[in-house]
Amino acid sequence: MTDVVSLYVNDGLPEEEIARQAALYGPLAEDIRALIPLGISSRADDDEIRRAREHLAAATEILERRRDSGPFGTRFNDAGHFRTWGNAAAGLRNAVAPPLEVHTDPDGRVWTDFHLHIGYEGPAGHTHGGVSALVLDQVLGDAARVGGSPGMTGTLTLRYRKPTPLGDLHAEAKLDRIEGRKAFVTGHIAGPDGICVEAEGIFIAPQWIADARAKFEAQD
Ligand SMILES: CCCCCCCC(=O)SCCNC(=O)CCNC(=O)[C@H](O)C(C)(C)COP(=O)(O)OP(=O)(O)OC[C@H]1O[C@@H](n2cnc3c(N)ncnc32)[C@H](O)[C@@H]1OP(=O)(O)O
Repeated sequence: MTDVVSLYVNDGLPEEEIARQAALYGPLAEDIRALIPLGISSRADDDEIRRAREHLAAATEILERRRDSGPFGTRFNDAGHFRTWGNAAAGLRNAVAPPLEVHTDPDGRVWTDFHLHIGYEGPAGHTHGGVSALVLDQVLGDAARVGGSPGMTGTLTLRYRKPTPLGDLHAEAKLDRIEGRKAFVTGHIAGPDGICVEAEGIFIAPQWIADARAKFEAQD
């Protein structure tokens, strides 16, 4: 089993270097993301597809030359700037992520306006139910963290009230209460015609989070 704690790494990067890497690798992820809908919708002919694949193979060859092994994990610096750039929902370097940019209001509500392209399709023309779960898992988890009780998803309960369109969507969540190591959070996804999916989540802080926190605070 992957050692979760070992994937929390203080790599000590200065803020300028983090900004440089974000400006370098973020646009790469955007380019790769833009290819996904094209893989579904392009009507290029045989020769064009062959040429496009040659270019993609050349890019792959360049990108493979120097690479990290394994997942990105959670990296941070002495200033407490955390990066989860491989995250499937919000990772700056992850082309699979929509990506979600999650904001926090002073009252603890977290929200994101995001866009799902045609690569997130489930029922014809609509969002895949698992993708809605991905989005809500992230947003509810962020609400638990912002509320002071970060944790792993223990239970995520969804009610799909009506089909979720693709395109521009909104999600939000708020911490309801904390009971011991458990944070209870509610939220939803809304489209142009209102709420499509409602969610309730229980996020549980495992012992390794408490240990990692103590280790991080001891480094201050
Ligand atoms: C740090 C931020 C990470 C961000 C992640 C983003 C969101 C994610 O995608 S997380 C990935 C999906 N989730 C997972 O993989 C979690 C897998 N499960 C686990 O790791 C563990 O079962 C975990 C951490 C949830 C609970 O384990 P553990 O701490 O040993 O729980 P345990 O001591 O048995 O129980 C603690 C309390 O939680 C309750 N509980 C345990 N499991 C669950 C559950 N699945 N649902 C609801 N309640 C639960 C128990 O009843 C107990 O309650 P009480 O204190 O009232 O008696």
